[in-house]
Amino acid sequence: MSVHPENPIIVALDYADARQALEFVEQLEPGRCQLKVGKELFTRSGPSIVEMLTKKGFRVFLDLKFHDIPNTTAQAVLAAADCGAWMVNVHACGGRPMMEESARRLRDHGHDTLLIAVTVLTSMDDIQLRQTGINASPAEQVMHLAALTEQSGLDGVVCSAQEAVMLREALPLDFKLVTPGIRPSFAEKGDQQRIVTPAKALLDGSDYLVIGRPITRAEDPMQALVLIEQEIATVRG
Ligand SMILES: O=C(O)c1cc(=O)[nH]c(=O)n1[C@@H]1O[C@H](COP(=O)(O)O)[C@@H](O)[C@H]1O
Repeated sequence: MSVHPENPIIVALDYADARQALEFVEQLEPGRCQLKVGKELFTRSGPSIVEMLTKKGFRVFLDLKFHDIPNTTAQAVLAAADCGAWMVNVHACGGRPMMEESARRLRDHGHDTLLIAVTVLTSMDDIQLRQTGINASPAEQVMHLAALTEQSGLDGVVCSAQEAVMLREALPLDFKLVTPGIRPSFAEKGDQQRIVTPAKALLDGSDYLVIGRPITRAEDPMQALVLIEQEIATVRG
């Protein structure tokens, strides 16, 4: 089922090892979604998992959320792009020089890999943010970091879809909004705080929906994906 020429779903392959991840991927076609390889799977299986998924025709978001001094981060971003990742990310709170240097390094090496920055993690609420010494609300902090990300020349941000309307109004249309914390009505909230349904996230301006446990931990993951595709089709036509 193809829901859109540019399918918005990114399935988070938060599996413990490559075997489990590949078992799941065997049931998919690249036209249905992008795949996200995160810290656990990457740390256990290494860059070969990105290469394997890319060879199968999937676009891979390598979600390692780099946050370090500019040179170290830029080299890590370059290494991620060299693995064949379609999208990679850094933490926006690493600062403007770190983001600018990472974007420049990709350009200088001829990569068209999308580089995006995490603003405020979707698992955080006002209280958790204050505990880290930031007195702004999550929405204010997301706005601030998204503007910094755009000024640094990156392609977009990771944020909650709760912030999508605000960011869409303030930032260029081609600035990508990648939104985790997606929870269809049938799924549990888990450790996520700033959650939104798939349909609302798209209506509010998200470009990509990152969805993990509502699919991967469902009793029938393929059925969960179909339900999400059907919900998306109602707003995308
Ligand atoms: O960068 C991310 O992908 C990310 C950023 C963020 O703020 N929140 C967030 O949940 N994520 C990732 O998105 C996925 C969400 O998974 P579920 O909560 O299981 O749907 C996980 O793999 C997280 O690592």
